[in-house]
Amino acid sequence: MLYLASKSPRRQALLSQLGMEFELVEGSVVETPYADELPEDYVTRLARDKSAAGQKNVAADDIVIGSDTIVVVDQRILEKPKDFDDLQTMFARTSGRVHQVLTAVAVRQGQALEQVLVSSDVYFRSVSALEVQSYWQTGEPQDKAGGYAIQGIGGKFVTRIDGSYSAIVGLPLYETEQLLNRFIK
Ligand SMILES: Cc1cn([C@H]2C[C@H](O)[C@@H](COP(=O)(O)OP(=O)(O)OP(=O)(O)O)O2)c(=O)[nH]c1=O
Repeated sequence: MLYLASKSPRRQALLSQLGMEFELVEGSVVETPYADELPEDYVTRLARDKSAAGQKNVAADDIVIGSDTIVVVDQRILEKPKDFDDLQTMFARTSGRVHQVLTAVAVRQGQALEQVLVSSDVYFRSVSALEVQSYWQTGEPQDKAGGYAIQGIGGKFVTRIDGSYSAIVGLPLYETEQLLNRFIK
């Protein structure tokens, strides 16, 4: 059986797009970077940890997917905004500039582990303080890395992407199918 260790409705919808049957499993982890941990190391560690946490709740031969998404700008990791001030600080960094969205996927079955990291460049137009305020009030930024959703209202800030749209939303479809093909024969 295939399991997705995620509470994200976006990841569930994306995995459904691959046409595979799966179930959800609890796989929560503490999301805090170590001191001096590189963003790419952090995001892949969290994906690995989520799949490992999920593995504890399934049978030994089940396949478990874990995934994590972060936004990186100026070497800083932007996760979900804690409050409105935090969102303002994030947009001060991303408005009118390019940032990276990193999504890691880890797949485990027993002792086997395969993982992939996808990096995409996302370009933002300038976003005014007033727009950040009304965007916060929509409720959309609260549970999104970097405080925006490209697939939602936040899409209007995006002038261009270089990379994987599905990875930005939370699960890279092409890379995830490739990973799963190594397990599902
Ligand atoms: C940049 C961006 C992020 N996001 C989402 C993807 C992720 O769900 C979320 C980042 O949080 P994550 O910590 O990666 O995941 P999560 O807490 O939502 O879910 P899980 O249970 O799997 O840990 O931000 C968008 O939906 N759209 C976007 O444009």
